[in-house]
Amino acid sequence: MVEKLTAAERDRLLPTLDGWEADAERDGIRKSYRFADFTQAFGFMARVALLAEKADHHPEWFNVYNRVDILLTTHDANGLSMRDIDLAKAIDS
Ligand SMILES: C[C@H](O)[C@H](O)[C@H]1CNC2=NC(N)=NC(=O)C2=N1
Repeated sequence: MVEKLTAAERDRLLPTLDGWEADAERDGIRKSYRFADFTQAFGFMARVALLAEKADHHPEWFNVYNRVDILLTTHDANGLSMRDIDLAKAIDS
């Protein structure tokens, strides 16, 4: 069973992420990306989709044209877990 991160774990882990912000309402982390055009944005989404499938952990996201907004939260834990941290780092690697 995946567990929500403790406050201490969040304090330690969130600063290691690049540009991800805590979302208190959903108890997750979110980040917005902007690309040169839709093709670049969709290529990014395709890469993230493969990472998500490999991790069996999937984003909640919104795309319009060159913008992709991602929210990561763990449904099985009803909040932020290590799976979200790991996927965020994989997306930005
Ligand atoms: C059975 C369960 O749906 C799977 O283990 C995965 C699928 N992808 C998932 N993605 C996210 N964001 N949270 C989950 O709890 C989750 N669970």
